[in-house]
Amino acid sequence: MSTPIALPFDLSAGTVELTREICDEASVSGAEAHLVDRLVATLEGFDHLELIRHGNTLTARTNLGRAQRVIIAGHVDTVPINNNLPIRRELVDGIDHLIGRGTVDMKGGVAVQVALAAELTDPAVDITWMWYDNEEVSSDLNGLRLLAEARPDLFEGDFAILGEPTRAEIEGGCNGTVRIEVRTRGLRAHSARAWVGENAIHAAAPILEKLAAYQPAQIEVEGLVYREGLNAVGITGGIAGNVIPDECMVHINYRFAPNKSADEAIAHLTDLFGEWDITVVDRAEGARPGLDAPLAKRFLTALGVPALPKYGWTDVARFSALGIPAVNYGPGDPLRAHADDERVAVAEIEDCERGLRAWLSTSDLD
Ligand SMILES: N[C@@H](CCC[C@H](NC(=O)CCC(=O)O)C(=O)O)C(=O)O
Repeated sequence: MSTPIALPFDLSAGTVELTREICDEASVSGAEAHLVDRLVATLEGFDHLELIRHGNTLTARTNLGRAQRVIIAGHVDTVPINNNLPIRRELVDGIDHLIGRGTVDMKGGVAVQVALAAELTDPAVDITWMWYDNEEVSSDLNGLRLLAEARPDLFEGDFAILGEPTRAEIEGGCNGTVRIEVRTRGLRAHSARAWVGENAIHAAAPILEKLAAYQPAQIEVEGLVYREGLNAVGITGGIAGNVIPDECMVHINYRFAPNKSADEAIAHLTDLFGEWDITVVDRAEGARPGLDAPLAKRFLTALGVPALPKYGWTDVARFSALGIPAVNYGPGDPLRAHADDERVAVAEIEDCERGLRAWLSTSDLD
């Protein structure tokens, strides 16, 4: 089978149309290659950008010898499509929106970044733009993580901005995330003679009861209040319609505030579910807001927007761990991320484009 030709995106139609085009190029986690091919085709003619591709992660950087360097990053993958492509542009409650997969998380942010990467030939700081794959899945696949391991030199920077959805406000830090599988065991038997078996699915009832009764904490860290969450995100079990099941697995996701480490989060899960068999399947540290870092302060002041906590996990945590202060700033309401009707207000795309353009061009950064 021949590889489809990678056509460049049309930068002349403006960032809103660019968002639509990037969303319509489906790129569910693990299937981002063609979109990244198209990003390369879009930006390869721009002499002010050095392009470096590592797998399906693309870096485009200026090398102008500026005193400071800002890293601006966004992931290009989405959660699975559910009859929500192609994108529609419609008024919702009288407000102009793009509706469909990726509009919020986070191709609106990527479109703003790609448009500005092409446009800003003479920014006040050097800029390293990064677009990466596999953010929505297990952290060992995360493209930014793989790039940081292979090319740590590309992560030299004084400040980082992640284009994750924030309604064009700023969200500081992020909650951490741990996923565990909790297993109950039983004994297989014929379901007509259940009394000689042990039903592992019934044995999972106390796990579900604990989850349903759990009261997640709200924890203040450096002035921002992070809401935690503990939820079943999957359950499996069952052999056949006439067999008592001997195993049931409840897949649990714990979102924990950035005052704790992933080890402390796992210890909390062990306190709750330690009587069963637990396997940790994914872990990612959170990040404290760090909004008192000099460039973070200047960014907040320049934009004049509120600072809120980020409840999802984002790669600000990776930048923070590398000692680079980082914030989330992008179009789209995070409450709509991953929803089937995810939708971004066109005005938020335009606000982020204006906000970033102005800040990256300001003499305040010289
Ligand atoms: N390895 C993690 C990756 C999950 C990343 C994902 N991030 C977002 O949805 C950010 C959007 C937002 O909250 O603004 C997440 O938090 O699920 C994992 O698999 O859990």
